[in-house]
Amino acid sequence: MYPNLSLYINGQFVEGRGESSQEVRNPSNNEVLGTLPKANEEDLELALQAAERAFQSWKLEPAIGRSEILRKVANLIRERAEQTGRILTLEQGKPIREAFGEVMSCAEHAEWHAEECRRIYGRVIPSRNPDVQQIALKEPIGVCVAFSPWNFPFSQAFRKVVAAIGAGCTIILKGSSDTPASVLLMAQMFHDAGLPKGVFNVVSGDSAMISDYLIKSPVVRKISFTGSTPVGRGLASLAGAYMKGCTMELGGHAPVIICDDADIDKAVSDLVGFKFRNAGQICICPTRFFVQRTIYAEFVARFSDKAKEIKVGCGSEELTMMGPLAQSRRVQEMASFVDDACQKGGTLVTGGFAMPGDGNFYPPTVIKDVPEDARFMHEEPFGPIAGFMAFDEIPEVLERANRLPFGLAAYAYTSSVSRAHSITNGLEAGMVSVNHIGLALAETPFGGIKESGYGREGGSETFDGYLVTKFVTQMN
Ligand SMILES: NC(=O)C1=CN([C@@H]2O[C@H](COP(=O)(O)OP(=O)(O)OC[C@H]3O[C@@H](n4cnc5c(N)ncnc54)[C@H](OP(=O)(O)O)[C@@H]3O)[C@@H](O)[C@H]2O)C=CC1
Ligand SMILES: O=C(O)CCCCC(=O)O
Repeated sequence: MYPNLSLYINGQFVEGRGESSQEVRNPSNNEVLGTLPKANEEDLELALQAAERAFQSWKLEPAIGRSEILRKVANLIRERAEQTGRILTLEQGKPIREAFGEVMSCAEHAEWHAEECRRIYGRVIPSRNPDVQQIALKEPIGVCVAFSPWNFPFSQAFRKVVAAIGAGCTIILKGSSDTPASVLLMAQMFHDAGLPKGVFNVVSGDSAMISDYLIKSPVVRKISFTGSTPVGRGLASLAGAYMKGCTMELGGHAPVIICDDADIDKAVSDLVGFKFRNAGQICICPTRFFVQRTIYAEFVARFSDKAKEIKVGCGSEELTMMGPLAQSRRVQEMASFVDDACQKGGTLVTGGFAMPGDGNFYPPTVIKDVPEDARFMHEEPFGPIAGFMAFDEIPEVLERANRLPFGLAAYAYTSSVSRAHSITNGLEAGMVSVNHIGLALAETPFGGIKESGYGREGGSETFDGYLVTKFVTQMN
C-alpha cells in the first residue's frame, strides 16, 4: 500500500532529473518501503519557475476562491484519513490511532485557514488632508519555501502549506527524507481539490543542497522550517544574508511544574499520555518534570507505574500504544542520554534499554533525581525519556525551568489560582498549558521564544509571516 515516491512540480507527479535516490525504511522492522528520488538543481529550478509563474495569478485569486480550495482539501482529508494514516504509520512508526488523529487535525487546520483567509484585512488610516486617502494593504509575500520534519510528517508540513496558500502565496515544500509519502499524499489532495498548477510543489532529496539552492534564489521571499535548533540557526543565517523572512519552529525542552496541591490523578494521566505520545518525538513534549518535594516520591512512583503499562510495538497493530523511534540513530541517542544521566547520579526507575528485534524500539523511560549537569538537562532528548527532580518553592523552580535557552512549551499543575498566575507569568515560553494539555489547536498560536524560534503557526497570527504591508496614499 506504500505509494510510489516522486516529486510534484507544476501540477505533475514526476520522477525528477536527479540521478540518485535514497531508500525509505519502516522503523518497525527497518524493511525498505520505497525509493525516494533526489531532486537536482534542474528540478529545483523548474519548481522555482512554476511557483513564480503561479504566484502571478494566485496572488490575484479572491479570498473566497482560496477559501473554497482549502474547504475542499478539508473534505478530502476526512475522506482519505484512514488510508493516509496507515501510510504515515508505515513510514514514521506512530500508532495508527495517532496517525489518524494527526491527519484528521489537518482538516481543522484547513477549515481554520479557509475562514481566516477571508479576514485578511488592511486598514484605512485617517489622513491629515481631506483630499488624501491613506490605506495599509496586506499582500502575499511571494514564493515561499518550507522544510518540514519527520515527527509529524503530515501536520507540520500542512500548517505551512495552508498558511502560504491561504495568504495568496505559492510554496515549494521539502518534507523529510524519512517520511516522504505523507507530503505526496497531501499534494494529491490539493491537486484533486483543483489547486492551480505551480501553487504547491514538493521536492525531495539532499536537505543541505536543496535549502542552500532555494534560499539563495531571488525568486524566494519567505522560509519556514520546523526541526532542530542547530539546523534552524543555519537556515535563518542564510535567509538573513539574503534578506528573506523566516518562521522558525525549533527545538524545545519543556518543563512541567507539579505543585503539591495539584490533582495528581489528572496530572499523571495527562502527562503519561502526552509524554509518550509519538514516542516522545515532539518538540512540545514534557521533558523536565519538577515535582514539589512533599509529593515527589509518590508522583514518580505513580507516573512510572502508569508508564510501564504502555504497550510498545509496531504502530500498525491496533493494540500498540507507543511505536518505534523514527530512525535507528534515535535509539542510540536515547541510550546515551540515559547512561550519561545515571553516571552523573540520576536513578533509572523504568525502561532505559534498547528493545530486542529489528525495529527501533525503546521503552517508556523514567529517570529520577537527574542532576543539572546531565546532558539530558541541556539537550533536547526528543524521545521517550522523562526526567524527574524535586523542588521546594515557586521562585526557585521558575529559575530552574527557565535556565535553558529553549522557550517553546511549558506545563504546570496546581489547584491554586495565585500559584498558577505566578507560574504562567514567570515561565519563559511561547506556550503555557495549566492543568491540562491544550496546545497545537488550529485556532491557537503555536511557536516559541528564545532559541526555540520565532513566528507563529495557527491562531489569528497564522498569516502574519506570509503577508507584507503596502501603504498607499492617494490624493484626489
Ligand atoms: N519538530 C521539531 O522540533 C523537530 C526537532 N528535531 C530535532 O532534531 C534532532 C535530531 O533529529 P534528526 O532528524 O537527526 O536531525 P536533523 O537536524 O538532521 O533533521 C531534522 C529535520 O530537518 C531536516 N534538515 C536537516 N538539515 C537540513 C537543512 N540543511 N536544510 C533543510 N532541512 C534540513 C531534515 O530533513 P532530512 O531528513 O530530509 O534530512 C529533518 O526533516 C532531534 O533530536 C530533535 O531535537 C527533529 C525533527 C523535528
Ligand atoms: O513537534 C512538533 O514539531 C510539533 C508538535 C505538534 C503537536 C501536535 O500536533 O499535537
